Amino acid sequence: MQLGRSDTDLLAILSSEIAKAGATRIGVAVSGGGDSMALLHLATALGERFRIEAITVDHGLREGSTAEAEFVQKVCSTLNVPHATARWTGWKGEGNLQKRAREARYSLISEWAKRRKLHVVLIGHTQDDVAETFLIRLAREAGVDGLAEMDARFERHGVTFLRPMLSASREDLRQFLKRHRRDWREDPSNENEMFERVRIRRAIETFEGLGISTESLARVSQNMRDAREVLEADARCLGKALVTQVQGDLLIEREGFLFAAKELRRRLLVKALRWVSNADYAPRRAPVEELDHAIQEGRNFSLAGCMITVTKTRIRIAREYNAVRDIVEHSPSWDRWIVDGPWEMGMQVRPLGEPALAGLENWRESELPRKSLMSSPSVWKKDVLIAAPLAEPSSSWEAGLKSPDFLASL
Ligand SMILES: Nc1ncnc2c1ncn2[C@@H]1O[C@H](COP(=O)(O)OP(=O)(O)OP(=O)(O)O)[C@@H](O)[C@H]1O
Repeated sequence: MQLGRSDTDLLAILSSEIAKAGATRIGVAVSGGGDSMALLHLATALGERFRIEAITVDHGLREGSTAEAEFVQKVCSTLNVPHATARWTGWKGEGNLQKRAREARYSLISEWAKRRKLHVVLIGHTQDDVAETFLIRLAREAGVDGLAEMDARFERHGVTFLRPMLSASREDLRQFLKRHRRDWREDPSNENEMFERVRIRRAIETFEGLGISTESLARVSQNMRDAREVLEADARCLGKALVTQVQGDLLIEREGFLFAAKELRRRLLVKALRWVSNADYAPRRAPVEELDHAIQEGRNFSLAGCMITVTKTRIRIAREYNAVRDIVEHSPSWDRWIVDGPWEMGMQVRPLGEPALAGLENWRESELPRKSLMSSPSVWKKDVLIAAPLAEPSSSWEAGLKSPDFLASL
């Protein structure tokens, strides 16, 4: 492939993003659409120092998806790029189809990347995707974080994904393919106005007269990313200054908390709630704001599987008994804990609960209050309590947190 001037620009963008990641074994996620096909061809032009492999996920959800995967495979074989097709068969007809398909796609791509020992996986999002996502988030009344999507680099399932083409437009990539007479497959859903993204794409074209363009929306999104960086750094500092960890509970010094700015308080609460409940996702904004209100007024609150107890001087965030009462595991890993001791077949880990706690002699010597101990792990054999490591330390059983240090996790 003979590269021209604007090709060199595109290649320079790609090279610089890959250099930042220091990667040489590179995976490309290729749907067969214009963006990812252009990315594939550009990646193969990077030079011999780089080993390129490609994957296509066949979701099997619409007619033609298998033909698209075969198309990508054929192109890859002419480029001498090893290609894999991963099939998704997990759709059970429940929940949000697009969300499930995306999650499955990342999971299949990550498994492949680990198996093939790839350093990074490239995906083909462009400036247009940034602008569309910005408007979609605007319609959802997002805050700084929502408007700051998309990151040029992120980790998923232990794999690094790069979006190297965020500063190029969809049209730049289509033109690149046309110049080199390279083919791609147009996804028919890109024209289907049932999808919000398609309606937003059409709307952006009508904004030009107002001075709002793909480029300007993408720039505002970058401003939001810069703002997010500062807010995150400040929230980390606030956490380090105000939070003490006692086993699995977090104590926040209340006076300092009340003096902090509203957005920093919200960020600190989200971090604390996610750590205590071991959650992948942040709770929604409105209930966190209600919690903030409760803290100002000195009221206790319950949110996201956590119990928040407020006194004059401090805020305790602990796991809520009701959120774990039905969790029974037949292995040492329970909720956010791992128990360690002479494990035998037939043993179970459950929350300690009220009656068992009342039967213990020395629980008052623990540094944790009764309610926190109720939701702590305990080991049982049939109905016999073997160990309650947090409520009654023993020499043979311990309980360690899966994410042991809150301050280090900030
Ligand atoms: N089925 C798939 N198999 C492999 N990679 C995919 C698949 N679907 C999406 N991707 C990757 O994720 C990127 C973004 O996907 P998204 O669905 O947002 O856009 P798209 O319309 O599929 O992009 P494209 O124009 O490349 O088709 C794609 O550019 C591609 O790198």
